Amino acid sequence: MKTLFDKIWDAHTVSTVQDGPTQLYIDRHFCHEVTSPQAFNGLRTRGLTVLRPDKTTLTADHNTPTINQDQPVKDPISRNQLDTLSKNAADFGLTLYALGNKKNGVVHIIGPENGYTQPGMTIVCGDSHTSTHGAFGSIAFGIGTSEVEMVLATQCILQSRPKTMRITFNGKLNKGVTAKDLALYMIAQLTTGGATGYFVEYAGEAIRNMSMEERMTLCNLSIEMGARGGLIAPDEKTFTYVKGREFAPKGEAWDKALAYWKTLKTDEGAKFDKELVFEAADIQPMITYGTNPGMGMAVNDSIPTLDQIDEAGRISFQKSMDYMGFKPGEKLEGKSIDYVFLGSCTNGRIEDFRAFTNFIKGKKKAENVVAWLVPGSWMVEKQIREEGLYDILIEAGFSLRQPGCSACLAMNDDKVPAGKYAISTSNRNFEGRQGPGARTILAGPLVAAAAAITGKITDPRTF
Ligand SMILES: CC(C)[C@H](C(=O)O)[C@@H](O)C(=O)O
Ligand code: SF4
Repeated sequence: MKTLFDKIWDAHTVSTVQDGPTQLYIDRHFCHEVTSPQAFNGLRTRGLTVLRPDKTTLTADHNTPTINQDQPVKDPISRNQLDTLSKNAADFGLTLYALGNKKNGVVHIIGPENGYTQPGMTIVCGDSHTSTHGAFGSIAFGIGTSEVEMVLATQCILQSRPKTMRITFNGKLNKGVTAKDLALYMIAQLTTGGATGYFVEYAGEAIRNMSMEERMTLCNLSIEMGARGGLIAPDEKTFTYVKGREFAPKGEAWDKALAYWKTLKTDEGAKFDKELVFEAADIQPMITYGTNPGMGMAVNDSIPTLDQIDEAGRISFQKSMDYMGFKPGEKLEGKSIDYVFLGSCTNGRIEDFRAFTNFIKGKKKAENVVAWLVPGSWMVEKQIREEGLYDILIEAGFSLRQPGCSACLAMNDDKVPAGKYAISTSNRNFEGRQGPGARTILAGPLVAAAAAITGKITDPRTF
């Protein structure tokens, strides 16, 4: 009896060092411009090549501007990183979706949408949110730059085997509650360190009911509670999503793959190192009030008071409150905000744009709000136009930017000014994450849409 995680891990084990790490074969390696330059330089220094160029895919995303992408990148640091990525792709013979390419976009968005991401795979990238790909029933995790070099050279990685955890969500989600709310609720319950050392399998009715996009949002956020990664057993929805995509198996190869993918589930009675169970009905639309993703609450709730916080944590809690300009015990609903960011590998997929657009349809953007709507990829951008969402957004006073990580980590020009409040659909609300002094309130696409219309923190169910 094995868990899904164990099945995939064991199928990719090349060798195991006694009482030490596993040498794991990697099916797909994604690279972006931030964490790959030193790895390629390492190969050069050692006179090595990339062992499996066909298993390695590069994209430019973190430093890319979200306007005028057809013009030279102005910022010299960003330009240099992007040029270096192009040079590395050319020197080592690798596929790169560079700025301007129709398949360009955030690495965790373009992988699935092009069919690179498939059930049963091992997938790595020098990026913590690689956990996103676990939504397809794969073992996907972020690695460091020295490990990027190891995978480029050998297509294998040395990893110690994580412990396994299953988190089950019983029942159905309430109306107006999204996968992002479920994830923020879970992280608030577990705290940012609650799943450290574990690989999490998500299960239960609420998960089975989720679309692939929603599953990606959830798996994406696994890392924010410390987990090594998260995964969901593949089902008909997974197979339907993958089928026909450019790099998905075709013909006989598809039939063979499908037969294998159907075996990818946790056997009944298989043991996890830890099991947690939540009721989907307990989850409300969520926001964060502090400076880590674990500081979350229902949008109409109040911030904890100081005496509700462990004594050891009070100083950092107060520091977080000071940074955010909030008071312990305060209610945030109705507070003015300045920016709305819809995008990132958490909520920059077509369904997020559908949800946002559906909500704002026929309404007007609040004048005091700057809204950055940033599709996760050019493919998402194209779909936004083809489905007519673009026209609805424009009609309501919004505009659409060009794809990239954008304000998620503000490595480009999309920086929220110091002291301003941003309702952000991204995944991290750390101090300075969206620009020096910027104040981030994490939320799902519906809470973001409601705030974009009222200019205030708003419960989307009150419309
Ligand atoms: C730049 C990269 C190393 C980083 C990550 O690994 O997560 C980034 O994508 C982020 O979201 O902070
Ligand atoms: S969108 Fe944000 S979280 Fe995702 S890879 Fe880019 S910077 Fe990291």
